[in-house]
Amino acid sequence: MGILEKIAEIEREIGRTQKNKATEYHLGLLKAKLAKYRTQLLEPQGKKGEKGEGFDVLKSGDARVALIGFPSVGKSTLLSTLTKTQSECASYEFTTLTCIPGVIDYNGANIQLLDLPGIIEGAAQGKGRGRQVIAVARTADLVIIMLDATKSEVQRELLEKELEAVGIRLNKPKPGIYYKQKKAGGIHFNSTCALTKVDEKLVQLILHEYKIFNAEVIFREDATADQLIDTISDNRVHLPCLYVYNKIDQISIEEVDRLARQPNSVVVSCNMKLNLDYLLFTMWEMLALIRIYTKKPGKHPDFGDAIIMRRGSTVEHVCHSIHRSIVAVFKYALVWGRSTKYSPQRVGLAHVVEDEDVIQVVKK
Ligand SMILES: Nc1nc2c(ncn2[C@@H]2O[C@H](COP(=O)(O)OP(=O)(O)OP(=O)(O)O)[C@@H](O)[C@H]2O)c(=O)[nH]1
Ligand SMILES: [K+]
Ligand SMILES: [Mg+2]
Repeated sequence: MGILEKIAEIEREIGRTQKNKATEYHLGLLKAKLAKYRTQLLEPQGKKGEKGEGFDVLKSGDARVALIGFPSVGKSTLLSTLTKTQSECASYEFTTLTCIPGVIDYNGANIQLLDLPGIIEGAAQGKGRGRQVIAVARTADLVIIMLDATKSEVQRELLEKELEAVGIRLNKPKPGIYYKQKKAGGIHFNSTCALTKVDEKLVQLILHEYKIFNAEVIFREDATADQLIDTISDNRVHLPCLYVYNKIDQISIEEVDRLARQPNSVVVSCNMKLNLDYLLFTMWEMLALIRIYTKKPGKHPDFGDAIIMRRGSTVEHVCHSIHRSIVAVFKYALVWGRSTKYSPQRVGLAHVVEDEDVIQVVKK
């Protein structure tokens, strides 16, 4: 039996047991056992336990958002407020021990929101359930760093450092470096702009350090050595990150105003349901999702059922998500909306669609 099952069993037994003088001892023992198992779960695990019990949640819906934060900042309260799923919320730390998925229904999209255990300093080294939490964060399309508005700003830096340490880059574009490993031919280095932070020698040294002796490298921006290392390391992920300051019901209006003005930040109160609409709107924007409506000839567009796509998607992408056989019989499409000059406009497969476009596919 896994630790999680043991915990669940003890919790059930505690629930079943009447509280009175006669059961005092029994209950005390159960609680001690519970605490022991919870501590075990939070202890660093060896290579074997890396995956982590209770973290293997299937990806589903149109996008995935992971909630990262210190214990008791209100992650579970947010999940329980925005989705139909109830995740246990309490004033003690490490209430949540596994990954709890919920679904946000917004603009016709299903956004998977993942509630996770709180992480602490040293998470990257495996403190608490840090490793497992971070592994889940890597699979997300958007990371929400949730912060307690009543606590110091240091929390934010600590969390950023933990994620940075395991190769997660937040709100940073991928470096403009082309890199391709080759079988032979040595190192070919080139740049399309003046370089002030590295030179060919340093690039060679770094590549050799990584035991790379044959490769093509082109700097398209005045990048740093760190950015080169990011490019050649395969464990780097670049993710958008939204900072959510919770519990604003506890701080002054001046402080709320200051926090709200920071980049990529939203202030909320989960308990008082303040500003949650704006949080959803910002989430949607940062996920870069768009809605496309389809239309049959001579019929009204089907506004009840949007196709959810990423910003930058083309008519070809839209066709694929309608049905994979469509592209083969595609003649042209008629598009109404923001992406076209005229409404409707005849477009080809490469046309880039925009939010709320209506599309009618004309077949051969
Ligand atoms: N004042 C205030 N308290 C809040 C708010 N949101 C959550 N809380 C309280 O903060 C405490 C922790 O909430 P949780 O949702 O359990 O926090 P968590 O981040 O999931 O905690 P762990 O699972 O232990 O990491 C609870 O006592 C909540 O009632 C809020 O907007 N304002
Ligand atoms: K808690
Ligand atoms: Mg929780």
